[in-house]
Amino acid sequence: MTGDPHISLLASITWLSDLDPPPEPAVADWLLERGSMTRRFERHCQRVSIRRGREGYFPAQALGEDEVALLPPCERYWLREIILCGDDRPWLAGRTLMPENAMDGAEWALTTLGDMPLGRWLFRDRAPERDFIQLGRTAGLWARRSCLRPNGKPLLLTELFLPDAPLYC
Ligand SMILES: C=C(O[C@@H]1C=C(C(=O)O)C=C[C@H]1O)C(=O)O
Repeated sequence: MTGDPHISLLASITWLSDLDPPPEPAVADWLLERGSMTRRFERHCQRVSIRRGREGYFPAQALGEDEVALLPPCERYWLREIILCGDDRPWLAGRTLMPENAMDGAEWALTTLGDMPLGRWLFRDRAPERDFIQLGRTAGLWARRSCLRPNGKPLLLTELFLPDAPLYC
């Protein structure tokens, strides 16, 4: 399990409102990407890989109130935290939450992804619906979160772009 300190930053993101100044266009182009971030990263490196953090079912009380509020109520949620790397450089901290009661079909595959990037599963057919993209900041870094709907099931994805990410180049 990765001990990357950037994963803990996922809990300290300040989410922006429409009153906050927008990012510059080149950064916004990355943050508002509606396709697979894994595939976009692959255009900037030879190999994308995953360093896995926590994975498992957690009760709502163990998660952020604001993120649980973005999903349908449920006793437990599947949590996956990772570092997505480009040529072994940490580029993104990712956190996925899905209500356990939504994982009754193909979504069960989420629990067996292992070292495969989530995007390979999420974007295996057509791009899943994406309800919104909210931008955020922490420690001078950009973040975003979206509620995606693979097969109509709700999944909350939070992505923090780390200092080496091509977004900042
Ligand atoms: C959702 C995608 O998958 C990426 C991979 C993740 C994972 O393996 O947990 C999490 C965040 C994403 O940046 C994507 O490629 O868009």
